[in-house]
Amino acid sequence: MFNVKEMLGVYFIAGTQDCLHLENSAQENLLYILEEALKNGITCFQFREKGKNCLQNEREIFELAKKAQTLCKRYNVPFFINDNIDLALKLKADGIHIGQDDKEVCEVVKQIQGKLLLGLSINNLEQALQAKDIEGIDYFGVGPIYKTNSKSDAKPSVGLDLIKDIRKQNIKKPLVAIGGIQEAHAKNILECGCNGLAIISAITKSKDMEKTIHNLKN
Ligand SMILES: Cc1ncc(COP(=O)(O)OP(=O)(O)O)c(N)n1
Ligand SMILES: Cc1nc(C(=O)O)sc1CCOP(=O)(O)O
Ligand SMILES: [Mg+2]
Repeated sequence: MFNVKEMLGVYFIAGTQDCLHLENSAQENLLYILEEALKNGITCFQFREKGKNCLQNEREIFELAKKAQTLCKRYNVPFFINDNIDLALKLKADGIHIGQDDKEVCEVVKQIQGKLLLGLSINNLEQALQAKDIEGIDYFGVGPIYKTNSKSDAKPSVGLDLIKDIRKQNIKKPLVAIGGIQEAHAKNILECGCNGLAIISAITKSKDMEKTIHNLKN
Protein backbone atom coordinates (compact mmCIF):
# COMPACT_ATOMS: atom_id res chain seq x y z
CA MET A 1 0.00 0.00 0.00
CA PHE A 2 2.85 2.44 0.82
CA ASN A 3 5.98 2.82 -1.27
CA VAL A 4 8.73 2.17 1.30
CA LYS A 5 11.44 4.36 -0.29
CA GLU A 6 9.04 7.31 -0.55
CA MET A 7 7.75 6.67 2.96
CA LEU A 8 11.25 7.07 4.43
CA GLY A 9 11.71 10.64 3.07
CA VAL A 10 11.01 12.61 6.25
CA TYR A 11 10.33 10.01 8.93
CA PHE A 12 9.20 11.73 12.13
CA ILE A 13 9.57 9.89 15.46
CA ALA A 14 8.20 11.12 18.80
CA GLY A 15 6.54 10.39 22.12
CA THR A 16 5.42 12.56 25.00
CA GLN A 17 8.96 12.60 26.46
CA ASP A 18 10.05 14.62 23.42
CA CYS A 19 7.31 17.24 23.81
CA LEU A 20 7.81 18.59 27.34
CA HIS A 21 9.13 21.99 26.22
CA LEU A 22 5.76 23.48 25.18
CA GLU A 23 3.03 24.97 27.40
CA ASN A 24 0.30 22.32 27.45
CA SER A 25 0.30 18.74 28.65
CA ALA A 26 2.86 16.51 26.94
CA GLN A 27 0.07 14.47 25.31
CA GLU A 28 -1.60 17.56 23.84
CA ASN A 29 1.79 18.83 22.71
CA LEU A 30 2.62 15.56 20.96
CA LEU A 31 -0.66 15.54 19.04
CA TYR A 32 -0.28 19.24 18.19
CA ILE A 33 3.29 18.81 16.91
CA LEU A 34 2.32 15.67 15.01
CA GLU A 35 -0.54 17.44 13.22
CA GLU A 36 1.70 20.39 12.31
CA ALA A 37 4.28 17.95 10.97
CA LEU A 38 1.62 16.07 8.97
CA LYS A 39 0.24 19.30 7.49
CA ASN A 40 3.75 20.23 6.39
CA GLY A 41 4.56 16.99 4.64
CA ILE A 42 6.24 14.35 6.83
CA THR A 43 6.14 11.02 5.03
CA CYS A 44 5.99 8.64 8.01
CA PHE A 45 5.40 8.76 11.77
CA GLN A 46 6.73 6.42 14.47
CA PHE A 47 5.08 6.49 17.89
CA ARG A 48 7.96 5.99 20.34
CA GLU A 49 6.94 6.30 23.98
CA LYS A 50 10.27 5.58 25.64
CA GLY A 51 12.90 7.00 27.98
CA LYS A 52 12.89 9.44 30.87
CA ASN A 53 9.43 11.00 31.56
CA CYS A 54 7.56 8.76 29.13
CA LEU A 55 4.05 7.48 29.94
CA GLN A 56 3.93 4.29 32.00
CA ASN A 57 0.25 3.41 31.97
CA GLU A 58 -0.63 0.88 29.25
CA ARG A 59 -4.16 2.17 28.75
CA GLU A 60 -2.93 5.76 28.39
CA ILE A 61 -0.28 4.67 25.92
CA PHE A 62 -2.86 2.75 23.89
CA GLU A 63 -5.30 5.69 23.81
CA LEU A 64 -2.60 8.17 22.84
CA ALA A 65 -1.22 5.89 20.12
CA LYS A 66 -4.75 5.50 18.75
CA LYS A 67 -5.20 9.27 18.57
CA ALA A 68 -1.85 9.64 16.80
CA GLN A 69 -2.84 6.86 14.38
CA THR A 70 -6.16 8.59 13.60
CA LEU A 71 -4.27 11.78 12.72
CA CYS A 72 -1.86 9.88 10.47
CA LYS A 73 -4.78 8.17 8.68
CA ARG A 74 -6.35 11.57 8.01
CA TYR A 75 -3.19 12.61 6.14
CA ASN A 76 -2.59 9.17 4.58
CA VAL A 77 0.80 8.92 6.27
CA PRO A 78 2.05 5.50 7.50
CA PHE A 79 1.90 4.99 11.24
CA PHE A 80 4.64 2.93 12.93
CA ILE A 81 5.04 1.74 16.51
CA ASN A 82 8.44 1.47 18.15
CA ASP A 83 9.35 -1.83 19.90
CA ASN A 84 5.87 -2.92 21.01
CA ILE A 85 4.73 -5.61 18.56
CA ASP A 86 1.55 -6.47 20.46
CA LEU A 87 0.46 -2.83 20.44
CA ALA A 88 1.21 -2.54 16.71
CA LEU A 89 -0.84 -5.66 15.93
CA LYS A 90 -3.69 -4.60 18.22
CA LEU A 91 -3.90 -1.17 16.59
CA LYS A 92 -3.42 -2.58 13.08
CA ALA A 93 -0.59 -0.11 12.64
CA ASP A 94 1.14 0.14 9.27
CA GLY A 95 4.48 -0.92 10.68
CA ILE A 96 6.79 -1.74 13.56
CA HIS A 97 10.39 -0.67 14.15
CA ILE A 98 12.74 -2.84 16.22
CA GLY A 99 16.41 -2.64 17.15
CA GLN A 100 19.29 -5.02 17.76
CA ASP A 101 18.43 -5.24 21.48
CA ASP A 102 14.74 -5.96 20.89
CA LYS A 103 13.12 -9.27 19.98
CA GLU A 104 15.13 -11.29 17.46
CA VAL A 105 14.22 -10.03 14.00
CA CYS A 106 13.41 -13.44 12.45
CA GLU A 107 11.01 -14.12 15.33
CA VAL A 108 9.36 -10.77 14.65
CA VAL A 109 9.03 -11.57 10.93
CA LYS A 110 7.22 -14.81 11.89
CA GLN A 111 5.05 -13.13 14.51
CA ILE A 112 3.76 -10.32 12.30
CA GLN A 113 2.88 -12.67 9.38
CA GLY A 114 3.25 -9.91 6.80
CA LYS A 115 0.61 -7.77 8.51
CA LEU A 116 3.04 -4.95 9.32
CA LEU A 117 5.92 -3.27 7.55
CA LEU A 118 9.14 -3.91 9.48
CA GLY A 119 12.15 -1.66 10.12
CA LEU A 120 15.39 -2.84 11.77
CA SER A 121 18.07 -0.65 13.38
CA ILE A 122 21.61 -1.08 12.11
CA ASN A 123 24.62 0.26 14.06
CA ASN A 124 27.45 -1.41 12.12
CA LEU A 125 28.28 -3.13 8.84
CA GLU A 126 28.18 -6.68 10.28
CA GLN A 127 24.56 -6.20 11.32
CA ALA A 128 23.68 -4.96 7.84
CA LEU A 129 25.41 -7.92 6.17
CA GLN A 130 23.61 -10.33 8.47
CA ALA A 131 20.16 -8.88 7.78
CA LYS A 132 20.49 -7.87 4.12
CA ASP A 133 18.74 -10.94 2.69
CA ILE A 134 16.06 -11.42 5.33
CA GLU A 135 12.75 -11.17 3.55
CA GLY A 136 10.20 -9.29 5.57
CA ILE A 137 12.58 -6.54 6.66
CA ASP A 138 11.42 -3.52 4.69
CA TYR A 139 14.14 -1.01 5.60
CA PHE A 140 17.16 -0.38 7.83
CA GLY A 141 17.37 2.55 10.27
CA VAL A 142 21.08 3.42 10.21
CA GLY A 143 22.65 5.33 13.07
CA PRO A 144 23.34 7.20 15.17
CA ILE A 145 24.90 9.24 12.38
CA TYR A 146 25.63 12.17 14.73
CA LYS A 147 25.44 12.66 18.48
CA THR A 148 21.86 12.63 19.73
CA ASN A 149 20.26 13.98 22.91
CA SER A 150 17.01 12.11 22.30
CA LYS A 151 18.16 8.58 23.22
CA SER A 152 20.16 8.11 26.40
CA ASP A 153 21.42 4.63 25.44
CA ALA A 154 22.39 5.50 21.87
CA LYS A 155 25.49 3.80 20.50
CA PRO A 156 28.58 5.89 19.55
CA SER A 157 27.90 7.93 16.44
CA VAL A 158 28.99 6.38 13.15
CA GLY A 159 29.03 9.34 10.74
CA LEU A 160 28.33 9.00 7.05
CA ASP A 161 30.84 6.18 6.56
CA LEU A 162 28.45 3.46 7.64
CA ILE A 163 25.91 4.50 5.00
CA LYS A 164 28.63 4.60 2.35
CA ASP A 165 29.99 1.19 3.45
CA ILE A 166 26.53 -0.38 3.32
CA ARG A 167 26.01 0.85 -0.25
CA LYS A 168 29.57 -0.19 -1.24
CA GLN A 169 28.64 -3.74 -0.19
CA ASN A 170 25.78 -3.53 -2.69
CA ILE A 171 23.17 -3.88 0.04
CA LYS A 172 19.91 -2.87 -1.60
CA LYS A 173 17.51 -2.45 1.35
CA PRO A 174 15.99 1.01 1.69
CA LEU A 175 17.90 3.04 4.30
CA VAL A 176 16.79 5.80 6.64
CA ALA A 177 19.48 7.71 8.55
CA ILE A 178 18.92 8.58 12.21
CA GLY A 179 20.62 10.39 15.09
CA GLY A 180 21.33 14.11 15.54
CA ILE A 181 20.13 15.00 12.06
CA GLN A 182 19.53 18.70 11.38
CA GLU A 183 18.26 20.48 8.28
CA ALA A 184 21.79 21.32 7.10
CA HIS A 185 22.80 17.62 7.02
CA ALA A 186 20.07 16.49 4.65
CA LYS A 187 21.82 16.88 1.30
CA ASN A 188 25.04 15.10 2.34
CA ILE A 189 23.22 12.18 3.92
CA LEU A 190 20.95 11.62 0.94
CA GLU A 191 23.93 11.82 -1.45
CA CYS A 192 25.53 8.92 0.43
CA GLY A 193 22.67 6.66 -0.63
CA CYS A 194 20.03 7.03 2.08
CA ASN A 195 16.39 7.11 1.08
CA GLY A 196 15.36 9.37 3.94
CA LEU A 197 15.97 11.00 7.31
CA ALA A 198 14.51 9.89 10.66
CA ILE A 199 14.17 12.74 13.09
CA ILE A 200 12.99 13.57 16.58
CA SER A 201 14.30 16.88 17.95
CA ALA A 202 14.86 18.85 14.74
CA ILE A 203 11.08 18.56 14.25
CA THR A 204 9.75 18.62 17.83
CA LYS A 205 11.90 21.68 18.62
CA SER A 206 11.44 23.45 15.28
CA LYS A 207 10.40 27.08 15.49
CA ASP A 208 9.19 26.98 11.88
CA MET A 209 7.82 23.55 10.97
CA GLU A 210 7.04 24.49 7.36
CA LYS A 211 10.62 25.63 6.73
CA THR A 212 12.20 22.71 8.60
CA ILE A 213 10.29 20.02 6.75
CA HIS A 214 10.75 21.82 3.44
CA ASN A 215 14.53 21.97 4.01
CA LEU A 216 14.68 18.31 5.05
CA LYS A 217 12.84 17.32 1.88
CA ASN A 218 14.76 19.48 -0.52
C1 LIG B 1 13.80 4.61 12.02
C2 LIG B 1 14.43 4.20 13.30
N1 LIG B 1 15.71 3.84 13.29
C3 LIG B 1 16.31 3.46 14.45
C4 LIG B 1 15.58 3.43 15.63
C5 LIG B 1 16.20 2.95 16.93
O1 LIG B 1 15.68 1.71 17.34
P1 LIG B 1 16.33 0.95 18.60
O2 LIG B 1 17.76 0.75 18.29
O3 LIG B 1 15.54 -0.24 18.88
O4 LIG B 1 16.19 1.99 19.78
P2 LIG B 1 14.84 2.56 20.44
O5 LIG B 1 14.23 3.52 19.47
O6 LIG B 1 13.92 1.39 20.66
O7 LIG B 1 15.28 3.20 21.69
C6 LIG B 1 14.24 3.81 15.57
N2 LIG B 1 13.46 3.81 16.66
N3 LIG B 1 13.67 4.18 14.40
C1 LIG C 1 15.51 6.89 18.43
C2 LIG C 1 16.91 6.97 17.99
N1 LIG C 1 17.58 5.87 17.52
C3 LIG C 1 18.82 6.15 17.20
C4 LIG C 1 19.76 5.14 16.67
O1 LIG C 1 20.92 5.47 16.44
O2 LIG C 1 19.34 4.02 16.46
S1 LIG C 1 19.24 7.75 17.47
C5 LIG C 1 17.69 8.11 18.01
C6 LIG C 1 17.26 9.47 18.45
C7 LIG C 1 17.09 10.42 17.28
O3 LIG C 1 16.67 11.66 17.76
P1 LIG C 1 17.26 13.04 17.25
O4 LIG C 1 16.75 13.21 15.85
O5 LIG C 1 16.65 14.07 18.19
O6 LIG C 1 18.73 12.99 17.36
MG1 LIG D 1 13.91 -0.58 19.97
